[in-house]
Amino acid sequence: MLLGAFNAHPYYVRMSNMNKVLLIFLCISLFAYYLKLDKSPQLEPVHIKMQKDDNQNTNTNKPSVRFHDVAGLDEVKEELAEIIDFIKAPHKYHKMGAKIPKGILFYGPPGTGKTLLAQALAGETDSSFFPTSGSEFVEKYVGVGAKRVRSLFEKAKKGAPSVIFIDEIDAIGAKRTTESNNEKDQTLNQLLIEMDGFHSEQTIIVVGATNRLDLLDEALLRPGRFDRHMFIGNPDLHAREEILHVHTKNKPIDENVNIKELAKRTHGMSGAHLSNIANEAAILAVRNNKKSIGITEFSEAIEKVIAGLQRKNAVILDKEKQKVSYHEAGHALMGKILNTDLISRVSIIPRGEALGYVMYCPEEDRYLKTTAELKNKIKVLLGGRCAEQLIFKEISTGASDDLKKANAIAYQMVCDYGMSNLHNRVFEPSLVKNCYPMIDKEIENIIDECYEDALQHLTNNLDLLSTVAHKLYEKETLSGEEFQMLVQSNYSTIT
Ligand SMILES: Nc1ncnc2c1ncn2[C@@H]1O[C@H](COP(=O)(O)OP(=O)(O)OP(=O)(O)O)[C@@H](O)[C@H]1O
Ligand SMILES: [Zn+2]
Repeated sequence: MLLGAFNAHPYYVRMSNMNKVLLIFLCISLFAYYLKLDKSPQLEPVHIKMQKDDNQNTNTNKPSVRFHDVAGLDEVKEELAEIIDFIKAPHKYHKMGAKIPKGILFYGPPGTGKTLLAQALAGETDSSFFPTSGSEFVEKYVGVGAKRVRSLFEKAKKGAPSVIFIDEIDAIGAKRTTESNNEKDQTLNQLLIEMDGFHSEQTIIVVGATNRLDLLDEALLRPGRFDRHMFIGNPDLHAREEILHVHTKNKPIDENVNIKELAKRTHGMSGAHLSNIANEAAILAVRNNKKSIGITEFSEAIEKVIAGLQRKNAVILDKEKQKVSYHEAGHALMGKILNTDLISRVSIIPRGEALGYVMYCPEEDRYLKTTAELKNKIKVLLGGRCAEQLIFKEISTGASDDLKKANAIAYQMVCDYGMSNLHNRVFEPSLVKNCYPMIDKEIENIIDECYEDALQHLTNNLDLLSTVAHKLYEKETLSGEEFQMLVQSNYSTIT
């Protein structure tokens, strides 16, 4: 066409060959300049990367993993059952005008089965599974991450019903700061736009996973986005047994191998550690020219993992396990004796920084508390240390967080609520410094009084304390009901 135009115009006809060459060169340069404007050199890698991404995600799979492959985590599976029903029969909910949840957040320590659960969610609902990681979206070039998010959602819409899994979601969803990172902010914004954008008729569930829920931006956690949060913790004794069963199912195991015993010896380990132990033991059996995996191989594999954990200071020694059992039993029993909040779970499975925990049923909203109620709260908090002192005749660092909380309540009683011997006086922060010795004395009085009282209660119920602690040591987790039953059967002795 270009040549045709040349021939038709008399001016061009009269051009010398040299000029023609120059003109063609000029046209090529202009065309190249136009291309450069369209795609700035900075964005060139985007094109290449996106193509790579497209290829990566074309083999969208429908996982064969099912819930029975995920051992333990019964409460989480129960919660997910509702979501499964949403995905399988969305019309039922649409008819009622109910919206299908869009985002679920799994949080907890590494290797506890978050990815596996997301796969099982897709498997159970015959959904397409799009696994990705937050770090895959983090790029130097502005706009790249956002473009990838867009493309991911487009594919998920095409393959719906879909489960998108974003591991390490904190890599893009961490709290935004004043020193904003343009690329990260744009990526997060795009994710929020996509989540707000798809209708509930398009069944797409986005599952995010993180080890640190506290790092995430509030915007991500708002209703309609990642509004369902599920804690995926390390397995307790029973769950460890189940996980070991799952991972030894297809392996030839010696008859004398007792899985329950192995579960007892792997306190504090994650599902990933247990799967690793089963695999290591199998490899050792091959190396030892055995026909089946014996206790020697399992023991060696456990030692290996423990050695690794010891290096990271993450292994809990048996003596510590005993102490934590008494400590948590102390809290729980004080709660029961003083009839404070209802206990829903007592556990010696480490969670975050804590080596054990007592969980209470959600309190009803109450805005007024009496002096006695606040003191009871302090006594429950001090119950852990009291139990340690009573049984082991020494105290440990395990009560640090309890002490902080107990002191904070006592401080408020003195400075904010006028609940001390200083009567109805309150102390503004600016006054606290001047009156500190006086305030400190009052805090000391409250804490000492509560400590003595808690110690007395636990001394009076020493047998019950031991019963609860032993049960906790043995089972590692007691449900609220189990705890109540245990106390009930010894209730006549409670004082
Ligand atoms: N509850 C479980 N039941 C069976 N196997 C489990 C369980 N938890 C973990 N595993 C095993 O550990 C492996 C790693 O688990 P997974 O990748 O799901 O952990 P994760 O919580 O996603 O970890 P990370 O936070 O490090 O991404 C799984 O492939 C599985 O073999
Ligand atoms: Zn405690």
